[in-house]
Amino acid sequence: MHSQKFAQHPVQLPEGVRLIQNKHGREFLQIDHPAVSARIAMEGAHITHCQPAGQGPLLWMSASEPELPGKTIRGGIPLCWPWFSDTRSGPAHGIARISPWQLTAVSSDAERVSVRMRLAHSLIEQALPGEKWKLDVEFVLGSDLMVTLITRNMGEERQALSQALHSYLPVSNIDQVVVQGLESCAYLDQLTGHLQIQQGPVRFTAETDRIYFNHSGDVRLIDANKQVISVHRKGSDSVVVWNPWIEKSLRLSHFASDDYRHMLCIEAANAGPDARVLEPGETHRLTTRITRGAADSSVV
Ligand SMILES: O=P(O)(O)OC[C@H]1O[C@@H](O)[C@H](O)[C@@H](O)[C@@H]1O
Repeated sequence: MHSQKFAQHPVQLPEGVRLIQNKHGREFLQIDHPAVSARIAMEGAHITHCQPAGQGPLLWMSASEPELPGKTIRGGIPLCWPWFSDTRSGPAHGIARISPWQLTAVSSDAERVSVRMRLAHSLIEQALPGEKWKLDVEFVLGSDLMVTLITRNMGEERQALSQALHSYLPVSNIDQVVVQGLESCAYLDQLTGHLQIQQGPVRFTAETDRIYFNHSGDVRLIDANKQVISVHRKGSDSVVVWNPWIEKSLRLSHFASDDYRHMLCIEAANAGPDARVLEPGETHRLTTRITRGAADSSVV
């Protein structure tokens, strides 16, 4: 990878932050700050790596990161917008993750780096004729990771919005993972289409694809290595929990046959019954904050 000037991102970059390009021309914002190292792909405003100083990585990333521009990235946090999954015709999970974004501001202090990016409204209108949106994303990276997707309805009609911050979290072994915080919560099982109620903590023994709804509390992933990753959300009354398990893994791009063992998606969302309708002029902010800590030994 090498640094270079990028005319389309006319922002001042603080020390420790640089734009780089791989040999195929794919652009990334590379952050090497005393508090955190991270990388964000300009296509998709897709964070692929975030490791606070002295901690393990907060995100899982496929070892076979696609090098060519235009290929979706498996891992990190794909931005699903303005629809989740295949709830509208067009690309799965919407247009944001496959569109080129612009940097609009980057700043840092001793403890964190903040990055703001925008998806140009002309690109949105071209992809979604008749729709008028303003879309920004903000990353705050330090001892934890906070991502906020900010959507404004710029049109004169109400516009439907469903979305997710599709966070791939690393786990040492999916067989031994426990997810807490969703006990007694209702969910839509996307594999069967049925509504269910969560009994106890979530454990994984098969493909899992669920939208938990009417829920805004924290969700805790407790790993067998006694590490905890917590997902805190704002502007989100639904959370997607996804692991493709064995058979579906074989059909996924950039996913090795045993990768399902080492990742779990816990996604701050506005999906399923939590899909929104934005009034003209209304702004909606969807936030996830991902933190890492040690488990109290009684919970593992
Ligand atoms: O392979 P993609 O398009 O990145 O999607 C991965 C998964 O994303 C999850 O959020 C969905 O709930 C799953 O249904 C989907 O399979």
